[in-house]
Amino acid sequence: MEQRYATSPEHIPGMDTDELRSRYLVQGLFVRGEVNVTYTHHDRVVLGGAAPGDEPLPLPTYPEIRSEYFLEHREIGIVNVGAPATVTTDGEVHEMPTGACLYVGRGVRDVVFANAGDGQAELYLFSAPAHTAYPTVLTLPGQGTVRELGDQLTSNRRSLNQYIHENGVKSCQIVMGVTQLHPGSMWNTMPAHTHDRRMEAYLYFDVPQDARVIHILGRPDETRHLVVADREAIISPSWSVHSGVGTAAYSFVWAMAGENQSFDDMDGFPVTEMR
Ligand SMILES: O=C(O)C(=O)C[C@H](O)C(=O)CO
Ligand SMILES: [Zn+2]
Repeated sequence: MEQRYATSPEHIPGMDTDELRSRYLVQGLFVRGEVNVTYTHHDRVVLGGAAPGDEPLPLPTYPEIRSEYFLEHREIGIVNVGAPATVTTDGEVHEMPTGACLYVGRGVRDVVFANAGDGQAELYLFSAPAHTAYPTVLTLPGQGTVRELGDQLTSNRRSLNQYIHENGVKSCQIVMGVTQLHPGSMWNTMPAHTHDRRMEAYLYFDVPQDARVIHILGRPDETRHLVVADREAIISPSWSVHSGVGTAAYSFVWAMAGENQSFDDMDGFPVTEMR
């Protein structure tokens, strides 16, 4: 498990491209036959990917979390961005087509990932500390709460699907969903915002191989950018904006944890005030 310690806005002006990438960009999540996770000390979130091979792939525990099994003190949200999968939780099999989201609560001992067919499943993982156990719930693509956002005229028309949230699947901390850009729209989360009460992570996917997303981070008046490829994730501290523009349409899994689960608790910034 890779450890990434927390940073503050004062660190941003002194960072060059390599340091920005090493602190906020997470690459190589999906390696066949492996679970790869990163521990960010921003709200103690663990994020990563599981890409089962020919054999079922268990979610291991790690010395860094001092737990007998991964979910002893944690909860996890899982979104399948690859081919159909199964996720088995304490012997119960959940069929996960592409785009499905599974919430697994604290206290589940065994989580096992497998391919459901010939294709390569790619399960994005986002885990936070949990104080109690909520039931494991599968949400199929299209079954979440959908919000239509933006406008084709400003190149930011997108469908935001809320899966784990205060009016949907219950969790201790995690708020999670998927946003899909409509064809011809390139901008996500514009106008941009921060939420000092929660960190957030994005996993960009369905980014064409010859395209990139220019992801904007930092305080709104002192921004920097990361050039992000398909199936790469970004860590957005609570004080940072998180917005991006693609060179083609794309989708992303967003997930948050922290002080509250109120999706609309955001501090928006007009683009005219950003620097
Ligand atoms: O398209 C969007 O806008 C988003 O998906 C925004 C994220 O969900 C977010 O930043 C929530 O705080
Ligand atoms: Zn946000």
